[in-house]
Amino acid sequence: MTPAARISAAIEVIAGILAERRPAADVLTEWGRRHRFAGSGDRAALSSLVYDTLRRRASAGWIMGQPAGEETPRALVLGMLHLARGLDAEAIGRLCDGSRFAPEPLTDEEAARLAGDTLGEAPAHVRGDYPEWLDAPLARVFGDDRAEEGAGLAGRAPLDLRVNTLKSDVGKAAQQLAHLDPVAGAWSPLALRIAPNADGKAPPLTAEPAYLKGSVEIQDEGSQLAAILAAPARGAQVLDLCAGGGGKTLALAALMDNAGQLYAYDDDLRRLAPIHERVQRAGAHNVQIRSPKGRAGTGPDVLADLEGRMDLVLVDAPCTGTGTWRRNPDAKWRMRPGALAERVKEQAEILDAAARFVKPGGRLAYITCSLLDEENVDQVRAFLARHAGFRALPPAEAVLALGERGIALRAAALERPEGLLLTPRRTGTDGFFVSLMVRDA
Ligand SMILES: C[S@@+](CC[C@H](N)C(=O)[O-])C[C@H]1O[C@@H](n2cnc3c(N)ncnc32)[C@H](O)[C@@H]1O
Repeated sequence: MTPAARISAAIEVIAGILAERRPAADVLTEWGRRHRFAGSGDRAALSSLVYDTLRRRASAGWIMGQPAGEETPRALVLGMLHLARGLDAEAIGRLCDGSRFAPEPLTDEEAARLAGDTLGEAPAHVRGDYPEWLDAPLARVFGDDRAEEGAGLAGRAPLDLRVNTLKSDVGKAAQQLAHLDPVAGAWSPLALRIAPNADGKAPPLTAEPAYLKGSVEIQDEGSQLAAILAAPARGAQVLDLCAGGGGKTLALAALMDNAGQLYAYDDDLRRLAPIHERVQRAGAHNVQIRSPKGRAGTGPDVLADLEGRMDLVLVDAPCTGTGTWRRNPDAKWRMRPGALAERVKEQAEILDAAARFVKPGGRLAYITCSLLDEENVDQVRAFLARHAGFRALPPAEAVLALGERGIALRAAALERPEGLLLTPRRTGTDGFFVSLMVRDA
């Protein structure tokens, strides 16, 4: 396919996403099925055009003079080519020449809009490329910086790896993956970072021998930091209450050096399923998987014997995922206020359920990949008000788990008395909130 034909295809796919409100990945897969002639290079270039357009939806629509919510797919793609790819009106005009498979030529108005530089006057939610209804919640957290924080979330994400110290070390893993040019992470001593290629695609890491042998896992550096700050001691009794596919579980097992006992639970059996194979591959021998039995809330309590016994309970809570918008740019436009209210309710219930497992002197680590106070500091404050025996560990103490890097991390992150907030703009990671609470009594 020519570059111009790829742009036409991107306009068609964006139209499908907007019209049917379907996830971008599904619409792209369907496009691939209907266009079997397209090679892997074409598909990669197309998905990159589509995801970049979704990342910049509000700002691309704005510079093209489109009313919010009624943007045409063509305007969004043209606006993105200007804003995200740095193409000027002339270069875009050369691509849109109306020839076979190419988009129609630019109208005078489109050419004029692409020649202007009009984002300066735009409101924060447009400059930050997030839904307007989230402006007030984000202003609560970031104040006047919210547009810049949003712009950080509208960028592309790198591929982060966590070196599994149960099987390898950072030097060896970096050598095995030298052909991918990994660089050391800025904060996590276990992180290797691989930059995306020009199309924003990561290399097929899951086919690499280092991955197949369990020497490295794919895990955002922010997620690695959350596990490190939770600071599971070697030999401790730890419960990962929302273990999902086991990303944090595996990081905790390695930090514990396979000593002590790590219980992994999730109330969704299907989400927990991949953990079995991952634990094997990682050589994590101290993990005991506790699968829910029966329908949620009706089966036997498979965690009853852990009550009051845990040194650390990790709650990696279900959340709106606002911190991961770099990786899921279409999710930000599909998010609705009702979903936020639902997550907030679930989080409070899970925190209450988690408290009963923490032994006196033990800790509760609360983690979300959200940026919103409603899911983060508000949730911690409300929990502490309900549970008098718990107190928040000051972030200055929590970062000691990272050694010297902890001081710099604290300075870079957004610090609140209840915890630390990491963001793409501040720490170059996905957005993560980490709060540690200690049970005194
Ligand atoms: C953010 S995800 C966990 C990700 C995982 N810890 C990781 O690092 O890969 C949140 C998980 O919480 C689970 N969850 C939701 N409600 C729960 C509950 N009441 N008890 C336990 N797990 C729950 C969801 O099924 C989901 O897998």
